[in-house]
Amino acid sequence: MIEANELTKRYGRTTAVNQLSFTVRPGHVTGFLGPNGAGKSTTLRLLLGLNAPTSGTATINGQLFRTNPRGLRQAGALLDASDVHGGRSARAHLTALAQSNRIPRGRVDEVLREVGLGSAAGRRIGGFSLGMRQRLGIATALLGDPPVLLFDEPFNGLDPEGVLWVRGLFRRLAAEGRTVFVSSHLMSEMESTADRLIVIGRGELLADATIAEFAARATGSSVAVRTSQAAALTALLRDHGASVRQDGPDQLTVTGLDADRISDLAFDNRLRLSELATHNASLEQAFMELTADSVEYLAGDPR
Ligand SMILES: Nc1ncnc2c1ncn2[C@@H]1O[C@H](COP(=O)(O)OP(=O)(O)OP(=O)(O)O)[C@@H](O)[C@H]1O
Repeated sequence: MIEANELTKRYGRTTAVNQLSFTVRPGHVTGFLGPNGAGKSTTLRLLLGLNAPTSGTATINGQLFRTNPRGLRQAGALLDASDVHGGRSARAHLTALAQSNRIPRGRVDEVLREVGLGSAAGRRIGGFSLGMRQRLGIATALLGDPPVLLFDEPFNGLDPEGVLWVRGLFRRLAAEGRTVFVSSHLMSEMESTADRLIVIGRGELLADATIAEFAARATGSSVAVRTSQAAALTALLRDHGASVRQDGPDQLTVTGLDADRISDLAFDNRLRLSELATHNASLEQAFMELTADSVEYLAGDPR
């Protein structure tokens, strides 16, 4: 169980995390979602005792977590996968951690095999790809066989096979009764992975819900349209009752008209479309609607 209680962290004038309270329960994969800069990494660092909160508390299994000789047995974490000594081999890196955490050495090769790095165990970490580093970071989190696991952006750098593997791993860890907390800024990574979601924006809690509850928030399906005549098409579709959002110089997201109708209107008005795709009311959309006010940088934002 992970608990954040009115957690606040300020860096000078920046409030990274603001009065954040939530509970992450065992037996589930809980997604921790928010746009870039929302405060996810800061929250994870506060939970792990790597930074001190300005106010509030963060506990793991009811206790303030501090890096201690047996820490990896209580909670395992993948934070910044590049933050390892590149000169060491994967096996030497994990062996040092196993020793300082009083974990049997045999566990090292076990976790390396589990994450698919069995054959790379003796290679220098410095020569690892980003995906291999992520796998090594996951092996580190698993090393102490802990009941609580935290992963910061674990899908970064993984190929599609790696993504599937990580999903399966997280579900298995949750089915074993562990607490699995996974951060991401992409809903698409979470929708087939998590069964609960905690969403933050600008350091504040926006939603704490099951995936099903979250999906019910979506207001309808939308159509992604690409056209070199964005201004003319926007005016036309608005005249016919649609809501149009411009996501890039030639990219529109349209709600209120279906793809067939948009295609007919464009054809009748001699406007050329280069792409037309329907997105059903989705978690992605609910996420975008929820976090619209919290996004730091908007592509093609004219402001
Ligand atoms: N050490 C620090 N010093 C100053 N500001 C910081 C520090 N760490 C984080 N911040 C600021 O706090 C806010 C939250 O950052 P954080 O990295 O926690 O967000 P995030 O949700 O993990 O983002 P991303 O998805 O981009 O990794 C940002 O505005 C960031 O610039």
